[in-house]
Amino acid sequence: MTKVAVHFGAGNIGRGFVGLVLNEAGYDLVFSDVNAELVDALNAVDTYEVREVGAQARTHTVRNFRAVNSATNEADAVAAVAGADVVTCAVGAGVLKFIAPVIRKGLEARAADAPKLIVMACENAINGTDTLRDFILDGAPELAEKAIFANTAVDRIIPAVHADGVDVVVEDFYEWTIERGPFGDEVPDIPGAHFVDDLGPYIERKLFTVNTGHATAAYWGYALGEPSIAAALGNPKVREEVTAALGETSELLIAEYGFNRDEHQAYVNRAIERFENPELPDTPERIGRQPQRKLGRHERFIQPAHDLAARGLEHDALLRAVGAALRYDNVDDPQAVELQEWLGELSAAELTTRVTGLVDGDTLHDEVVAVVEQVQQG
Ligand SMILES: NC(=O)c1ccc[n+]([C@@H]2O[C@H](COP(=O)([O-])OP(=O)(O)OC[C@H]3O[C@@H](n4cnc5c(N)ncnc54)[C@H](O)[C@@H]3O)[C@@H](O)[C@H]2O)c1
Ligand SMILES: O=P(O)(O)OC[C@@H](O)[C@@H](O)[C@H](O)[C@H](O)CO
Repeated sequence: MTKVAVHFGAGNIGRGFVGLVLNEAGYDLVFSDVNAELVDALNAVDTYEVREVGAQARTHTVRNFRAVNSATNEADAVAAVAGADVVTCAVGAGVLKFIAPVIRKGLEARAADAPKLIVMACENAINGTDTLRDFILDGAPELAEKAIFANTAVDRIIPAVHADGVDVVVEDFYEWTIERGPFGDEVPDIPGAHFVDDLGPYIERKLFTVNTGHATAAYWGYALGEPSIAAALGNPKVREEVTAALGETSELLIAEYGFNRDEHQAYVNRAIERFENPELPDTPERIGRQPQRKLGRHERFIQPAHDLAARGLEHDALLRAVGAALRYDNVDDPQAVELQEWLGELSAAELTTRVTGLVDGDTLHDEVVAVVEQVQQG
């Protein structure tokens, strides 16, 4: 019998990574999205292409998919979830609460004797599936028996390219890491993913290297007028800041997880090479998107800076990157606009708590307040 995966969020990662990997593993796909234009565009074609760029580039064709608009046709999305083998999502961590009710209704409608539904969030967030699970099971804990919830880490740089309709341009690298524990003896057959006993080191290494370095390049690159992430890495000041920030997170990751220093440095170098890929049309605006989220407590700057401070280790470059993020005044980004308003209205301590969740007395609180004060003074 054909296996079916319902994927929420038919954006860059949905089409160019998770959907592709599941399709190549033999799954028929149902993309669930709220963007009517995108849903119609997907339903208007039989195939779409994922075009890799880079030294090992190949072009993949995705087949056997349809799309459903869960905003206007929720019943269709619910029915798809009820009958699916796997549900994945890549909608943005802040959107998990909005897709949860659809998945909850799908689980309610699912036959009692059906195999458990595998649910995996594929967001840039620590334990994103646990967050999604808590929203799904809120008020309906008995549904836990109908599902397996597994956390994952996803890594593939996919810029936003809409010019070619539903085709996607992606880097040739990808890594999808899934925790094994929730599956017991039998993990799903997804050749493009790998299963690990402990996801912690993988997700933190990824977020605090790829995403910390990326965001550092974006905010410094934006401040210095660089038009692309690749160009930003060519700017000596940006490169110095990225290298320094990743030097700091490296010390934390090595201390926390015992990574081999040379192997970890190779991972860092590889991340920087990926940012530099001149064929990836990626911008400081995409990488810097939603600065309030990126300045969150468990996100790419504050979490490692906090943990380094707690260990008495250096974290100055991360604090400078926090300053660059606070100065990100892109009028096209609603979170950046609001942040600029708050900088004018709130005290440094109020802004620090509202954005980072750090409160007076917390490690790092006073240092972030000092950075905010500096930014407010111009
Ligand atoms: N692009 C990358 O390089 C990359 C790499 C790794 C991880 N990620 C993560 O993957 C997630 C998605 O990123 P992206 O770049 O694909 O973003 P994107 O904006 O291209 O795609 C997100 C999609 O989710 C849809 N969506 C929004 N609300 C929805 C809802 N309620 N129901 C269903 N769909 C909804 C949007 O319409 C959009 O099509 C984010 O968490 C991001 O951090 C992105
Ligand atoms: O998706 P965000 O906004 O959390 O971060 C922007 C980029 O750093 C991110 O999308 C990377 O391209 C991706 O995480 C690489 O795997």
